Parts: sequence; C-alpha cells; structure tokens
Amino acid sequence: MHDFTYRPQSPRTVFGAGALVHLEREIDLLGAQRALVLCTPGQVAQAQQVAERLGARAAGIFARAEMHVPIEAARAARDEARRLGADCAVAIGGGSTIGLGKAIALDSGLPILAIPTTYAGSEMTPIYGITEAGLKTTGRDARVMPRTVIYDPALTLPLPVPLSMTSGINAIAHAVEGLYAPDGNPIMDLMAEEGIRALARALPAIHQRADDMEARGDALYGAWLCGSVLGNVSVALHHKLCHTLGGSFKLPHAETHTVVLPHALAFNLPQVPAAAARIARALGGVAPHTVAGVLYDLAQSVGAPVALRDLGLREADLDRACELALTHQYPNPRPLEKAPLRALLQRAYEGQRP
Ligand SMILES: NC(=O)C1=CN([C@@H]2O[C@H](COP(=O)(O)OP(=O)(O)OC[C@H]3O[C@@H](n4cnc5c(N)ncnc54)[C@H](O)[C@@H]3O)[C@@H](O)[C@H]2O)C=CC1
Ligand SMILES: O=C(O)/C=C\C(=O)CC(=O)O
Repeated sequence: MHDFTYRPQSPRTVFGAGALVHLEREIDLLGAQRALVLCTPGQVAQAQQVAERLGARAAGIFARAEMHVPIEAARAARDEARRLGADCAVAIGGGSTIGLGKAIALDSGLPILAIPTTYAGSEMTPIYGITEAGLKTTGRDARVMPRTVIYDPALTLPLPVPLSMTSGINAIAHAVEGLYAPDGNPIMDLMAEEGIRALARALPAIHQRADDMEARGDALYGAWLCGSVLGNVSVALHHKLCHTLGGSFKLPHAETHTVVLPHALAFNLPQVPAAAARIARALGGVAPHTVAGVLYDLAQSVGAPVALRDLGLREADLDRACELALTHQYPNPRPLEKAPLRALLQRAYEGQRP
C-alpha cells in the first residue's frame, strides 16, 4: 500500500482532431470578451487562424514569444495586454509561447487558454520561468496555470520531425521523474506509465510519416499525461541537469532533455525498482535494468541527438556544469556526489550508451 496526499491540479482540457472548433465556446465559458493571441514569430499563421476564429473578440496578436521568456518580452506582452484591454490570453505554440502567457498571468492574473503545438507539457503545469540579465528564475504559482487547454493534433502536423522527436522525449522525461518523485501518488504513476507508452509508440510512427494523424494524436495524448505529471509532482536530477545546461550554457531545451535522460535514469535506476518496472512495461515489456539503454536506442532510432557535444557544449564546460548541478539540488532518489555526477556528464557529453 502507498501513503499519499493527492490534490489534483489540472486545467479544463478539450482534446481531439479538429478540437480548435471549440475555441469560441471555451472563450465563452471563461467569460472573456477580448483575447490577446500569443505566438512566436514562426507561428503567426496559426495565430491568425485563431484570431480569425475569434473575430471581434480577438484584441490582437503578440508574436514575440521566445525560448525561456526574456523579461523584456514578458513586460512588452503585459503592456500590450493592458493597452488593448485584453481580458484573456490565448497562447498557441510550445512551451515558449505558453511560458509568455504565464508571465502575463503571474503579474496580472489574466486567464490563459493554451493551445499546445509541441509535447513539452507547460500547459498542464503551474510552473513558470522568466529570464532576466541572463539568469532564469523558475517557480510554481497557481495563477499561471492555464484555465483551459485545447489539444488539437491537427495543429501539430507542421511541427518539424526532429523537434517532434526531442519534444516527445522531453515529455517522457517528466513521466520518468514523476515515477520516483517523493510527492508522487498512484494516479500520477498510472498517468506516467501510460504517457511513456503512448509516446514510445507514437514517435517512431511520426518519424516514419510526419502527417500520421493517429500517431500525432497519440503523441499529444502522451504529452497531456506527461505534462500533467510534471504539474503535480516535483522533479529530480534529470531536470536539474537540463535546467543547468539550458540556463547556464544555452543548450537547446528539448534536445538537452533527450541526451540527458538515459544517463540520469541510469544513475538513479538501482534506487527506484518500482519506477523501473513501470517504465519497462511502458517500453513494451523490456527488462527493467535495461530501460535507460532502451530510451537511448529510441532516441537514436528516430534520429535524435545522443551526445551533449553535438548540442554545442564544450568539454571544458563539464566541470562547471557539474558544480552548478550540485548547488540548489532538487530532491533525488540517489544522493548526489561530485565524482559520479561528473562521470555521468562525461558519458552524456560523449554520447555513450548507458
Ligand atoms: N513551465 C513548464 O512547465 C515548462 C516549460 N517549458 C519551457 O518551454 C520552452 C521550450 O518549449 P518547446 O515546446 O520545447 O519549444 P518552443 O515553444 O520554443 O518551440 C520551438 C520552436 O518550434 C516552433 N513550433 C512549435 N510548435 C510548432 C508547430 N506545431 N509547427 C511548427 N512550428 C512549431 C516554435 O514556434 C518555435 O520556433 C523552454 O523555455 C522550457 O523551459 C518546457 C516544458 C514545461
Ligand atoms: O524552465 C521552465 O520554464 C520550467 C520547467 C521546465 O522547463 C520543465 C522542463 O525542464 O521541461
């Protein structure tokens, strides 16, 4: 038997191919009249599609979302929302765009409707991140949790295949760490296992055929499950390493998750047999002691990166990365010591199979 406390935190979720048709209804349910639509410069066409659907209730489009939410973009978006008298924000895009919406909500309490187009999972979490003077601060705050999420796999069809692969593995990482989180619970375990299963099934299919709607739907379903896990439990060494490498060495987010995950999991595996058993089941019934290697093989088989050196990290940075990862540690099942952590980073740098 488990001992646990479970207080679900989840936005209203509408899921399905073509689900964008429900946007007006969902805006009505929020009681909103003027929506500011957020996107990156690369997703203006999708933002226009949203604005057209909203008609007179589209207050405008703010197309300056970028990775890790620079404070300048957050301030400009807040000003624009005020100037236009927006009473809600619709964020269409990946974690960067949803993160911009969260930065507005943190300040103003503006309700966010998220339409995720990657598998990163930010839409399901009360976690925000803002970067100021080169330093990224993250935190949890109920105000930033989107009120409504519309998942429409059709909107993920243009997501480039390489980013689809790494973004999917970013999602798997949330579930893996959820399975050994000290504040986990049986519901999260079920969601994590099913999320890994869905993504491990979907990614090879999308790799073969980018417009496979069935697989796109499966991947987004997995992203919903894995994002929900991230929103409800704390994360450990794997996320700490990725935040260190992304924050201090500017490594790309999803790619870094993809490279680090097999190594962080191998490091913790002896301490987490129950998690290993669930991951093994989700990966098709492999032996639990092999799951880290199987995740490495999954990444390699879909053409995703497996070495930090291929993401722009220099070998000379490894000592500093190790030091930073040892400061302000996240709770981790295996105590962190310098030598094994440095060795982990070396293996990830070289792209060795764990
Ligand atoms: N707060 C949270 O809970 C979480 C936050 N994040 C944050 O999110 C950021 C990364 O988000 P990601 O989703 O990985 O990438 P992203 O949002 O930066 O998107 C990467 C690129 O792909 C483009 N793109 C996205 N969807 C597309 C589509 N369907 N078709 C064509 N192009 C598309 C975007 O416009 C962008 O240029 C990081 O800053 C990370 O820290 C990530 C996960 C959870
Ligand atoms: O860094 C943030 O914006 C907050 C959380 C995450 O990015 C989660 C992750 O590492 O995927």
